[in-house]
Amino acid sequence: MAPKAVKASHGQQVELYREPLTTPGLVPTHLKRATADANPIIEVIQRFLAHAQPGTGATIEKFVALVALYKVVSPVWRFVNDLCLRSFTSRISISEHDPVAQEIIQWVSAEIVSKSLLSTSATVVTGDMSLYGVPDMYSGMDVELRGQPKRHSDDVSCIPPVGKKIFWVGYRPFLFARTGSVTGTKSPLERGGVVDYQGTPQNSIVILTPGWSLRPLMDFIKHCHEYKLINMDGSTNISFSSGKVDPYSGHLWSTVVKARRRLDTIDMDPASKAELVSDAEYYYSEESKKFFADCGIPYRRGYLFYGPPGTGKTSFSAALAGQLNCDLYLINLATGEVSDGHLHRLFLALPRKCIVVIEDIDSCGIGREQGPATIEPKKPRKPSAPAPLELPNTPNGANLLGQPPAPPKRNMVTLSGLLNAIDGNASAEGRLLIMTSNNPDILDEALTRPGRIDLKVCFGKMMPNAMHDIFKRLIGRAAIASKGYTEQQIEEFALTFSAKVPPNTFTPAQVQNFLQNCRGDPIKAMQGVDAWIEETRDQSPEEAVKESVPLVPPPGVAEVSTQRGPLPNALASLVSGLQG
Ligand SMILES: Nc1ncnc2c1ncn2[C@@H]1O[C@H](COP(=O)(O)OP(=O)(O)OP(=O)(O)O)[C@@H](O)[C@H]1O
Repeated sequence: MAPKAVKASHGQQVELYREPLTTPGLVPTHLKRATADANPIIEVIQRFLAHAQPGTGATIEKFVALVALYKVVSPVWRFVNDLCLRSFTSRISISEHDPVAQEIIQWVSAEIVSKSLLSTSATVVTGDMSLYGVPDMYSGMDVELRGQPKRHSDDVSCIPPVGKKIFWVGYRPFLFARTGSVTGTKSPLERGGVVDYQGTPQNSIVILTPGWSLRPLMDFIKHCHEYKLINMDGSTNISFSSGKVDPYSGHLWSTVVKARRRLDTIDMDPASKAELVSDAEYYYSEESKKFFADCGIPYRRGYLFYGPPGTGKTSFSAALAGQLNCDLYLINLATGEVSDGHLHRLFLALPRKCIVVIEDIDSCGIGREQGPATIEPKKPRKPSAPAPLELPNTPNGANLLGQPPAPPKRNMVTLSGLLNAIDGNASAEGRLLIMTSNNPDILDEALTRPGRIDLKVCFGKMMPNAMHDIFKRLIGRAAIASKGYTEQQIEEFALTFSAKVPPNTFTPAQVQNFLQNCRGDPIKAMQGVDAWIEETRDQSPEEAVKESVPLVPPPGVAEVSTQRGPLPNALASLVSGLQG
């Protein structure tokens, strides 16, 4: 039992307690020692076996030996496990913030995590669940997903936690792994290894299945996409970018999922609404795709929505995306933080079918001058009540905290950079581009020429028929449902309201604001409307579009107005333009 001196591989003399390692009669002791000297793992296993024999060693020693064995064997097991997975499975890694990943998370959340009786862990999310693909509430309305219990705004949801989940689809097993960008799982195979374009690791998901073909994985992704279309057809993915990389996802685009804005909640001339929708639907039809391909025309389409602020340009774009079942991408150039390069990358990252909206294109400093310009601070709108966080300026220009006024921002996008991003040779095809503007006359003609802008649409102030509709929507529904009014009564109120409010004077946002404050009470609306008209008419800013010379569309570009006058047949001119 005396300790024996042995020579370690690095030349030091160490003392080892060897006696319990041997099991007499099985293998010569000197052979075992030689093997143990060469491999410490084998030595630990030998020690464990020696301690584990009945009647040898104390219980505590057996326990310590067991822990040591686990410590040694687990990396070996992981290595073997990874080797097997790598050799016999196919896998796909996706950044967690990619729309495809969100669809998979939605499916795993709904079909595996929520339904599993054996799930012992899940990440519970509440509040803004939109980042996880669960639709956020839109305009305060609760969302009902087809085939699922109605969701309420205070519901919580279970999504798969960081870690692994094994499930079956039919007869095929799948392994789903969700990994954090920093912590990650220990297994390199289940670590997504996804990095953003700056090389920073991303949260990611990995899907594995046995076999050497990617086909089952692609079928599974398709299955999740179809599931989303069927079960979550009440939602629209809205991505936005202000020029900076999203700090949460490290992506160029930040995405939220919103309940779909229905077209019938946009009050505008029904004919121009139908015309726009039909134009967009035709653009995405197979017939139109074939036409573009046959004629060698780049498959792109552009609209310019112009009109005073608050007339529904952005809202209509969102409703159109919902109608076309595609995602909406919003770019705000007015932040002064989007560079030419960034804009180009944003366009390259777009999916094939989507609507891209460049908001307030006139205010981003790209005027008729060909190049970057200093952005003049936007003309402040006259709000009906002062915004609580805005600090008024003192006569010397400093605000009430004594801070000097912010210098005007230097716009980083040049006109050529913008043109290159939207229809340069490297620019992606398939998107529907919508530019919105409060003052279209200052836009460079190069930006609005046919081919870049195919349809110009004026979003005007409210006309009586739109006033009638918005009254029924914002007051009528609630009054009938909870205050016992009849359809007939509401119709009369709506007609009176639309007759009282002067036409072409107020924007839909202004009327919406007034009616919302009446909280579904038609009497309150009727009593307050005259005072509101007087008060708001005075406050109503002289809108840039009203002052400016009406935009004359260049030849070949159709123009429609959403609120007034007979409409030119924009669709006919579009189709004839395409055909010839
Ligand atoms: N035509 C409309 N029908 C229904 N709601 C409208 C309409 N126009 C505006 N609104 C409401 O007014 C608000 C502002 O609308 P939106 O942001 O779409 O206007 P906009 O024309 O894009 O303004 P801006 O030029 O400032 O971007 C939203 O709450 C929207 O619901």
